[in-house]
Amino acid sequence: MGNILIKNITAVTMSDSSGVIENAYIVINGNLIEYIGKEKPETEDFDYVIDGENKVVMPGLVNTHTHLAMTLLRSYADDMNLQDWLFNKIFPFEDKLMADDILKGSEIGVDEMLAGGTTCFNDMYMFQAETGRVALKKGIRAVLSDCVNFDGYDRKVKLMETMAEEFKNEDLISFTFSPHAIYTCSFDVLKKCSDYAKSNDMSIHTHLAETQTEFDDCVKERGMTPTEYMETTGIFDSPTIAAHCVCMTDNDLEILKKHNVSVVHNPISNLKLASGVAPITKMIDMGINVALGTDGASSNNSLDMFEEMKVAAILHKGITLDPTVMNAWTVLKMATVNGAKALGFDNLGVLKQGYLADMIILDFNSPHLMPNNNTVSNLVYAAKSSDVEYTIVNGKLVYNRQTKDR
Ligand SMILES: CSC[C@H]1O[C@@H](n2cnc3c(O)ncnc32)[C@H](O)[C@@H]1O
Ligand SMILES: [Zn+2]
Repeated sequence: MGNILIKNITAVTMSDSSGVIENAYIVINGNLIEYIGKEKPETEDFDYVIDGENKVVMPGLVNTHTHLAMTLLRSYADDMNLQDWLFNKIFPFEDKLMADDILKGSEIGVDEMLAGGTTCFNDMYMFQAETGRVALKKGIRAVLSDCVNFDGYDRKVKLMETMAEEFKNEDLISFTFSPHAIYTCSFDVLKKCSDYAKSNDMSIHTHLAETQTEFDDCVKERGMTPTEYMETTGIFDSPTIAAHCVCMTDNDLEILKKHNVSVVHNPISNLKLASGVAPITKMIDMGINVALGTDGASSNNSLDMFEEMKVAAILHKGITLDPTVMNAWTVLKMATVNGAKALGFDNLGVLKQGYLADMIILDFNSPHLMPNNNTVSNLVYAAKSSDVEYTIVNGKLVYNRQTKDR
């Protein structure tokens, strides 16, 4: 598909300057947005034309922390806390997974994400080349990392290097380096990961301060909080994406801010595992970049970013007893442009001329979206992932609800 015209649509651009444009036209040429605005193009000679009446277009959702192939473990272990869930159910199951399993789990995950409006995901799992191949086949943008835990450092470095070679010419695939967490990696391994990321100019993707147990154990063993300890490893000297950050002191938040760490909020996983609620409103007030993720489909139990947005928006109002926090625009930014920024993209997450053409079109002609008094509000509080009608990634139509093409 060379070029696409979207006409007469409500465009939620996520740009602070243009916000929402009614009756907008968007021209996609190749993998980029060539035009967005109110001017009607002179020609309709496009490979594909989408009539935007009763529809809304917005940037594709960025799921900034997931373990994609954990779709295989959906409904396998519920109603448990993180340590019990991870060490007694998940790790033993994962020890038996083979490359072909990851391929199947990734196919399920990518299908679920594209149908639900996610156009980019940041993954941390195993046999990631399989996930990369699925991502390419189905046309979704993927940031991959073959996660390091226990004593797997040397093997994971080799896998990452082989994978980097395989995908070196692919626009859709990029990488981070992933030490799993402070309780599965020794200080030496964390230090090696930090050195590797620095010398290879890579970002780090890790879990941090997810539970009170992790926090208390760390303070007891090392006299430091997980965030203070992570800082001593040098990890934060590389651009870092830290998932969870539930148990944070004020000093921990200062450390994240000082090192420009991006935090990924995973409210549903944190609630389901009874881990707690991350101090996201404090982080936002401090200017920390906060993105949104689902975590894996075993702790969530879905990869639905619309559900995640709504929970994020209402959870913090309930916790702080302040209805003004986490308004719809803030949450939508977390799910789009903040995720793009965390992943190092400076041309993604906003509908803007010259930016990558990753966007989704929702059908607003449904009772649960009527009346549409406020489009941004409806997207966060009322829309469902099943309202996604088209998903476009890198200028290609990769999901069409009518035909279920993907
Ligand atoms: C070795 S690949 C990544 C590793 O992370 C595990 N995982 C999934 N969800 C969580 C979570 O919420 N906290 C910590 N670790 C998690 C996954 O099962 C893989 O083993
Ligand atoms: Zn996780």
